Amino acid sequence: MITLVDSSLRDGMHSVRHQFSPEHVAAVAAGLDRAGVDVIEVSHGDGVGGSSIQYGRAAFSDAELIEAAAGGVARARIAALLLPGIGTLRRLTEAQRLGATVARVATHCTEADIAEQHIAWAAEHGMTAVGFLMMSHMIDASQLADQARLMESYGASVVYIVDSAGALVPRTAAERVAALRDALLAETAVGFHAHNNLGCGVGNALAAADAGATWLDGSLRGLGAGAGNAQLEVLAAALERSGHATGAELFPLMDVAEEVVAPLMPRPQIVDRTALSLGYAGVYSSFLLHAERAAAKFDVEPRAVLMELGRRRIVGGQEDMIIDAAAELADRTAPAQTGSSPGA
Ligand SMILES: C[C@H](O)CC(=O)C(=O)O
Ligand SMILES: [Mn+2]
Repeated sequence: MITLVDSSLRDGMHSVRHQFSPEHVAAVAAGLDRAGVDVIEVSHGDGVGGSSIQYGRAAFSDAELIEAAAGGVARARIAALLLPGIGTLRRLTEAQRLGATVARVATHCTEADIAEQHIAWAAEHGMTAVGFLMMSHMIDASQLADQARLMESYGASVVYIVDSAGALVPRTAAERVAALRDALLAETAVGFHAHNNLGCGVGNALAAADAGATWLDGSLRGLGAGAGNAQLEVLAAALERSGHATGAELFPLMDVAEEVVAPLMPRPQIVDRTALSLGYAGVYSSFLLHAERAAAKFDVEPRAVLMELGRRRIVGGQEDMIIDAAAELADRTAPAQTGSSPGA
């Protein structure tokens, strides 16, 4: 049985510049709950405590949003994302008090060790503790398995491969899931979080399920960073057709996608040339809007900025380097200065 996790109200926050209101959250969460989705993730796009100049200011606090989601559901579990260093244990305690029962603790894929305190706290305090290994395309399957084992040793009962850049394809996604499945205890679940930048979001999630992942993320209408996540209602239908039960009801899921989420989307969630460049260059999906802004400011191509970020292997938390890369590209393409003024 697959545990379906909806990220529209967290990853989708990147696409709406963290502007969802408690009313939006309550309406989407109620629709997901009616459709039988197991877990609903809610917070700023960069997790609890993410609202800042660096990551984008949210219109409402994580507390208001989590409370609204918890108030809107009868059976779904509410999840909060936390990136150690951005969010703190105080934020996680608050999320739990307001109704979150699943803690998703996210680190860069080589830095599982910074999640020890947060995963252990969540497990000790009765939450489902989930480890979330971001930018998982950057290391190979056996290195990922080592990092996943660390998260398991801290108390995670689920460990995710997170394709933050949407840079994986079905084969490389499945290889990584299989490596975790082999390395972890049988009672530890493996999860997969897709982005659609190479057009492989749903395909990668299906390949992950076939390789043994039992926690799968998606977003209604795909609403998420970059070209978005695996489109949840499509994923639910495709999983069912490929023999993986989810417990979700397809028509109510389609209805909340079409009637509640679609009208809230600022632009269609498509693989345009900038989003495709994210996947191709292996760049963090949430850099999309930052890179577009920096490119406009320095009058350079967003694609060139993304390729430069990929070359520099910039990761989450280094958002200021996006501006640096755009400024440097502008310098490189500016006409050479002679150093003397005309007529001097
Ligand atoms: C903080 C990131 O947006 C987490 C995530 O969804 C990803 O890495 O992908
Ligand atoms: Mn994501």
